[in-house]
Amino acid sequence: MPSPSSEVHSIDVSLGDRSYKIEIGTESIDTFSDSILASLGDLTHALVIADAAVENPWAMTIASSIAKQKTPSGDDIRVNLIAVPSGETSKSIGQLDTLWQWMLESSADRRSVVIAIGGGVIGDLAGFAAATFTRGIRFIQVPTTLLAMVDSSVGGKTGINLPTAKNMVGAFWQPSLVLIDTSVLSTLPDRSYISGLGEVVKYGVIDDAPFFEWLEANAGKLLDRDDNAVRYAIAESCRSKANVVGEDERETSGRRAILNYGHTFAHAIEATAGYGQVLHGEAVAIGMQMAAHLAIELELCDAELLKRQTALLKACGLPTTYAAADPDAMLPVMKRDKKVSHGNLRFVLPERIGSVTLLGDIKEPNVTKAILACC
Ligand SMILES: NC(=O)c1ccc[n+]([C@@H]2O[C@H](COP(=O)([O-])OP(=O)(O)OC[C@H]3O[C@@H](n4cnc5c(N)ncnc54)[C@H](O)[C@@H]3O)[C@@H](O)[C@H]2O)c1
Ligand SMILES: O=C(O)C(=O)C[C@@H](O)[C@H](O)[C@H](O)COP(=O)(O)O
Ligand SMILES: [Zn+2]
Repeated sequence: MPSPSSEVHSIDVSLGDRSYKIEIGTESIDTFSDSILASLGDLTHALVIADAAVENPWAMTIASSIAKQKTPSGDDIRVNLIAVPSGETSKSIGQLDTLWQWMLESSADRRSVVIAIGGGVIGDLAGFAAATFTRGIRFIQVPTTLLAMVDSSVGGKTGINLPTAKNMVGAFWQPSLVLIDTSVLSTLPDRSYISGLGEVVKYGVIDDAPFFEWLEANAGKLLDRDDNAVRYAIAESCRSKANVVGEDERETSGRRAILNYGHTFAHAIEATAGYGQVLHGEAVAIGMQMAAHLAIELELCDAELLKRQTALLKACGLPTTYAAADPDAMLPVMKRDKKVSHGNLRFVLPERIGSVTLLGDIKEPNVTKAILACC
């Protein structure tokens, strides 16, 4: 079984001319401006879009060190910074409009570069602002939550929510670079940190049985935020996601859909509870439980998988049930899932630890039964 080490990890996301690197280190934030300049040799204008909770110190540290750098021709680099209110409700058309107006007022042009500093909310929102401003400018992801480090900063899904449909409007727009410093997690509240572990467990179930076993053995270290274990979990998750995205960038072949394990249920939970009430990673944990119940009902997998998944989620401090689950409220939302094909609900379901499959033609009573099994 692999063991974690304190090395700095660098992972390639191979997408032809849209390829980029994920750099994972610790106490590396002071070197971020050097990495940005090295990666984008022609940086002249940085548009820093930060979650209000990380404006000071993380975003200001990065913004001021970029401002001290020079362009190749010796000119100052312009830096503008905006703080976005924290929370899922900021993935909205209102916040997007605020960003577009601010970019205009900052005299942004096609050479400007967005630097998204925050969790998945900021990455998705700022990434979509970058994808759309003047029909697309470059952007860099600086994830500051565990969830964003292991998942949302990689792969180029950007977008906003509609009131009853998560991530319904957006674009595939790859970042030019992902810079991860695990020391910024020191200020992240426990509930958000644990939510990120939901997506980490997901990688073990969908793609990587040895990683699942490593998680079973090391959940305690992850809960204690042991830095070597955290960096190893981030690197394994990013490797897994980079491979899947490299094979199916725009979710056309079905391969990328495996990253959606638990999400058909999860997105319905988030939307029906009211955005931000159940955190994304919590909803994913519950959604994976519902998906495992559905798979057992359809005789795709055995009960042992559910037992191991339940034990690992609990060991990570995640919920495995949702008392307020209401199939009548959730089903209409699930019918707007992006995997729906001509009205046919499709689910990513587990076959065994390390392997899932995308299955259609599933009957509503089976879905209802799986939801009620987790109440
Ligand atoms: N694009 C993708 O591929 C993808 C993948 C997974 C999830 N997502 C999206 O990501 C979002 C969830 O992301 P999230 O869990 O990062 O939530 P988030 O962005 O809301 O951040 C969680 C909370 O932590 C605070 N915060 C962030 N960094 C901090 C830090 N270092 N110190 C102190 N506080 C900090 C934020 O203010 C917020 O209150 C959802 O909208 C989900 O749909 C997208
Ligand atoms: O990157 C992907 O592909 C994923 O599905 C990762 C998910 O964890 C993430 O929550 C994603 O935003 C969901 O995508 P959606 O297409 O169902 O909105
Ligand atoms: Zn997710």
